[in-house]
Amino acid sequence: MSVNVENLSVAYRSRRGDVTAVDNVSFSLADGEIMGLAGESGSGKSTLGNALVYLDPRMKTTGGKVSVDRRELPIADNGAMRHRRMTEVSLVPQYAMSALTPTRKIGRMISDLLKSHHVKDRAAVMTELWRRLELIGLKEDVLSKYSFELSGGMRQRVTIIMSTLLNPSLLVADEVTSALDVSSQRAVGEMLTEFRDRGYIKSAITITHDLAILAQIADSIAIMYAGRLAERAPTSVLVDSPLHPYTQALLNSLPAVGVRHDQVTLTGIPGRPPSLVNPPTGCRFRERCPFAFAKCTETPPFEEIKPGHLVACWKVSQENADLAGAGQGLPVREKV
Ligand SMILES: Nc1ncnc2c1ncn2[C@@H]1O[C@H](COP(=O)(O)OP(=O)(O)OP(=O)(O)O)[C@@H](O)[C@H]1O
Repeated sequence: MSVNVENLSVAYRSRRGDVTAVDNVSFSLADGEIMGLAGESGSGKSTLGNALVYLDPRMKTTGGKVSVDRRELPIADNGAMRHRRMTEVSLVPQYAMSALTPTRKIGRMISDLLKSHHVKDRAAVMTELWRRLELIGLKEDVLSKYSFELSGGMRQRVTIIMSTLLNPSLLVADEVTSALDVSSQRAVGEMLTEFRDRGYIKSAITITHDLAILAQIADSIAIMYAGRLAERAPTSVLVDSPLHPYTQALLNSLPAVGVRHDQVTLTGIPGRPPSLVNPPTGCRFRERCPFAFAKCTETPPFEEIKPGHLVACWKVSQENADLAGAGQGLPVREKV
């Protein structure tokens, strides 16, 4: 197991009080696993991804622990985390490609990065860098260019190269395919799977709104809603047979490839997610859920319904228990 996140909660300090953007989230990633993290805007995806690598001063952890390769990460201690970034955990933040310093050449930025991480054998890392540039179809002369001289797709690939140069166990890639054209999106997606296959990264969390991209590159998908995980399953299971009413609604709101829309009507999700300052008790989707019933005023457990398929929904738990009682369905296993 390369990554284990246990009951993690993260809040922002705000004048209106703490905003708990990540609430008691648990999951693990196997070696070699790419997990997609999807959900509506404001559901806490970036906060969760950032918290695993870099907790900015507005954020604080209010519970839980994270370990990578069975070693606990001191995520609340930025000083201690400095030594773990790039080698154990690395982040390509949202808008990273637009944040590359415009007055420094790419090669210079990489050299500064290696210096700041006190890399001893810089020559070996540079040789590896050239190999990786070639692998993803970039020429070495990219190092003597400024970021504004590169296309969006090239810049994004450069940010991923930089973030993975010291072979982190976990890469968090936040919206790395947004704002790219379709062929650049494919190139970036393929780069992530190639880097995983070659062992440059052991596992990755890819944050995006784009479930179509995740269907191509992710081994599993987790759906986040109002700071909590609603569902997690292997990619094909989540896309073909989602169980949580929110995941079903999310998928129904997206166009499917090859479907004519005079045959199928896309449906939006009525209502809005709750405020995270004073969230309602119980299931946070209940106000918008067509299946909500009395039990939904209690918080549903995030439980494993089938192997590798976890759902936080009372209706699903109840149906599953009924099926198991009737000798049908799969046995419910221990929570992972
Ligand atoms: N600095 C902040 N202060 C207070 N609340 C914040 C701050 N930053 C984010 N939040 C709140 O935390 C919640 C989660 O935000 P986050 O950016 O993690 O969501 P997201 O799912 O990544 O959204 P998006 O897809 O739009 O990037 C939101 O409700 C947001 O309003």
